[in-house]
Amino acid sequence: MGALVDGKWEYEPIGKSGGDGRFERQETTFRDQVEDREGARFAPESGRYHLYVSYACPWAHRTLIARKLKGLEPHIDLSVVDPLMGPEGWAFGDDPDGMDDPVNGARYLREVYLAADPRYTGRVSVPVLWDKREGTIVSNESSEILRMFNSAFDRLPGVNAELDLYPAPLRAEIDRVNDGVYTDINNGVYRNGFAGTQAAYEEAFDALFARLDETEERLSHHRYLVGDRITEADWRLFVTLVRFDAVYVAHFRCNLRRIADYPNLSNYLRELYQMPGVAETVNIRHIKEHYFRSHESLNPKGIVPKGPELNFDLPHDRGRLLAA
Ligand SMILES: N[C@@H](CCC(=O)N[C@@H](CS)C(=O)NCC(=O)O)C(=O)O
Repeated sequence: MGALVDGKWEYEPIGKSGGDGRFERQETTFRDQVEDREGARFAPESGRYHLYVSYACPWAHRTLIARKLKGLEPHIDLSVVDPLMGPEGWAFGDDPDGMDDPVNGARYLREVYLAADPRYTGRVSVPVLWDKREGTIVSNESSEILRMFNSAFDRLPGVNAELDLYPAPLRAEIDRVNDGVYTDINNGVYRNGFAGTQAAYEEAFDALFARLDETEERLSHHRYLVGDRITEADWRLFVTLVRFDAVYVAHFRCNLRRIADYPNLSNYLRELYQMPGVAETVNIRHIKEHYFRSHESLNPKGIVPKGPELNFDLPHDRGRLLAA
C-alpha cells in the first residue's frame, strides 16, 4: 500500500517501524474544525459535509458511532470504502456493503485528498470529513471529528443535543483515560502487529495486557470508564474491543487472552454493542476481510480465518452495577 508524495502516488510497505523496531504512527494533516460560532470558516450546516469511512477501521468507526448516536445521519452523508486496501490504497465500488462516492466521484480515496490539495504529501487514511462548499478536507483526524460531531451540530433539527460524550466536568479524566487506552490498546494492538523486533513486540504486548487487566478491574465496580455515563472514552475503547477476538488475537499476535476471557470487558462490550443503532455500525465481514487481506507482510496468502464464533447480542450483566 502506498502514500501520496507531492501529489503522486508512491507504492511502499505499510506499518513502517522505526530503527528500534517500534511501530510509529504518522501525524494527521488536515486539522480544521467545524465550529458553531459567528464567522467560523466551517459552520455547522445541514448537507454541507460528507464523511468518508471504512467499516474496518477503528479510527473511522469512532466517527461513525458519533454520527449515529447524535442523530447526524440526515445532515452528514456517507461513503464507505471497500474492505481491501490494496496497492492503490482505499477504493470504492467493488463491495456490496460499500458506498460509492457521490461527492467527488472517486474510484480511489487518494483522489479526494488530491481534490483538496493537488500537491498533498502524506498517508491517504480514513476517516475524512469533506466540505462540499469549499471543496476541501476539513479534518482527517478521528478524535477531532468525533468532538465536532459531539457538539458543533447541536442546533440542527433533530440532532440529539442532550447527548454529551465529552461533558465539561469529566474532560480531564476522559483525556487521562483516553491517553492510556490510545497508547496501550487502540494503537497498542498496531504496535503489537507491526513491531519490527521481538523486543518491541513484547513491550507492546505487556503494555496491552496490563492495560486490559487494569480496565477489567475498573469495570468490575464501575459501569463505564469515566463518571456515571457513557462518554467518548467508552466508544474509543469499544472500537478496539469489538475487533479484538476476530482480528487482533491472531493477526496482530495479541493472544495472551481474548476479550471473551475477561468477564467484565466482554459484558461491557455487549452492553455498548446493544445500544440503539450501534450494531449497524459494526461490519465484522469488512473488519476481517480488511485486516487479513490487506496486510501482505503479516498474512501473505490473504486467507481470512472462518472463526471465531461471535455473538454480541447475548445478554449482558451490566445492569448489576450502578452507573457510577
Ligand atoms: N490519525 C488518524 C489515523 C487513521 C488511520 O490510521 N486510518 C487507517 C485505517 S484503520 C488508514 O486509513 N490507513 C491508511 C494509511 O495509513 O495509508 C485518525 O485517527 O483519524
